[in-house]
Amino acid sequence: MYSLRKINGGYGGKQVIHDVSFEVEKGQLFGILGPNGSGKSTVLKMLSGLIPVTSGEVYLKDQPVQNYNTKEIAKIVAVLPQHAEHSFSYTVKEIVSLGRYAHQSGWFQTWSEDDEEVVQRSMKQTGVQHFAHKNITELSGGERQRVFLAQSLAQEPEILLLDEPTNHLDLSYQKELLDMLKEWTEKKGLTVISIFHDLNLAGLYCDQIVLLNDGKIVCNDKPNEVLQEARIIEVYETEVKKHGHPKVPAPQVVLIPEEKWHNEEIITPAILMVNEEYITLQSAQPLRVMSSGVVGSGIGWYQTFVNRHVDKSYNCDDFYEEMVDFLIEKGFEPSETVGMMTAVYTDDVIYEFYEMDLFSVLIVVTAGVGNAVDASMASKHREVVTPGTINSWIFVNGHLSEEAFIQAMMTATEAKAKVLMDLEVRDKETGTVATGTSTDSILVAATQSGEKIDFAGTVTPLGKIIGKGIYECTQKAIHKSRKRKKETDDD
Ligand SMILES: Nc1ncnc2c1ncn2[C@@H]1O[C@H](COP(=O)(O)OP(=O)(O)OP(=O)(O)O)[C@@H](O)[C@H]1O
Repeated sequence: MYSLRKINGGYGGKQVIHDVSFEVEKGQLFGILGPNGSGKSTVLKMLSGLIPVTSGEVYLKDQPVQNYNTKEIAKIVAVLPQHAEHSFSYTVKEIVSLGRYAHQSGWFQTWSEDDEEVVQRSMKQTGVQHFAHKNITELSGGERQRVFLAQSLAQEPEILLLDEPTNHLDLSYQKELLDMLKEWTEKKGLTVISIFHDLNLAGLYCDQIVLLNDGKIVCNDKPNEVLQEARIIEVYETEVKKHGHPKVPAPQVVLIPEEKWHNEEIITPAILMVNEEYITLQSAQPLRVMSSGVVGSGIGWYQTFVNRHVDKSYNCDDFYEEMVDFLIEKGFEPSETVGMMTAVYTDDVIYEFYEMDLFSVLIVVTAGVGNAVDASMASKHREVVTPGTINSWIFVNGHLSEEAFIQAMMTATEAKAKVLMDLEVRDKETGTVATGTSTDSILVAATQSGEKIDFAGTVTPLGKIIGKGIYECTQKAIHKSRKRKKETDDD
């Protein structure tokens, strides 16, 4: 659709764009990114022929852009500038109707049914039809932005050039607009070339991104490649962290504030509280957590950790909702809490604190093995979910990498399985040695202060402590709950 071949140019004698080349295919949503003043708007103006290039070529549909006159370009390309002009007092419909200019012919231009239909449709698509007869000056920034987008659509272009189209738009309109553009590129073959300041929106929606810096191309690739952490840090000269979007396979970039996370708190057994209903630990500051809790599962920041005792017969269809209600009733904030359940009596909790030079670890375990399962034989089991569970909490006073979180879970799981093996806990259904129970839960929480701990595999200092700690605590916890069971059975 568009081809830029080694273009150079700028304003007056000042060269702003240096040897920029890229190709945009039909149906692409193509992003242009770069810091302020990197030349994004200038490239966009060169694409529409608004400013000439001093050398190089801009090809539009296989023809040099200068071969087209303004009206011919307007039939193919619609431009939505960053600050759309609205100095005249027009109604919304009049402004949108101006988009039909390129489609009218002859000295006596007539307004056709087709023009009316396109204008109505464009207003509808952008949600401005309700204020069609209002004056543009009476609208908010976001509403005006949508009116000018409607004007661009009324042009029925093959290519849309957008300079920060989500500027002024609230979250839902940002999503709506970009969903709409994406759909048009995919279903109608519209080509969209858009400047973005928001790297995450570009990461979510673009098929291809060109990243500019000082008027030159730094990278022209798929979003995941362009938004590499090191590249963004270098080009934008600011600290960021790249991570995957939680729902869709798109890269996301978050800013790291200058005042970084600083947590002086040390998690020790002193803040662990046990009553008949639950075991809880409340930290003064949020901890970075990876967990499989009923509430607060996944990766996040949490301050409260609850292991709640429920009766063996506990069976609730919506255990998440039920658990949330329980937390609220007990005065805990569900959005800040990781919540687990166990049929084990809270008194039978075992915890141990391990202090090392660079870090310390608090391990808290409750272990009931009534539902013990040999994972390798799990397919032979019926699906029954009852709360007879080994719940393992690992609090690390240290700064863990993402790898270390995952390895901590692996190390803990291996150590737990070894306890069951050594104690010869059997899977009742298969008679083989169990490796866990059917509803085990785990959490690893870290203060994220102090020196970074990159790994927590079994050969690392942290892995060694987790392996030892989980083994010791789980073993004692099983002994304790078995002893109680024996006593109650004897009674
Ligand atoms: N009309 C102009 N006359 C002279 N210089 C200009 C003009 N417009 C832009 N420039 C200069 O050209 C360079 C690139 O500007 P451009 O507007 O293309 O950057 P941008 O990447 O779009 O920036 P922003 O993110 O701030 O919108 C800047 O140094 C700017 O000062």
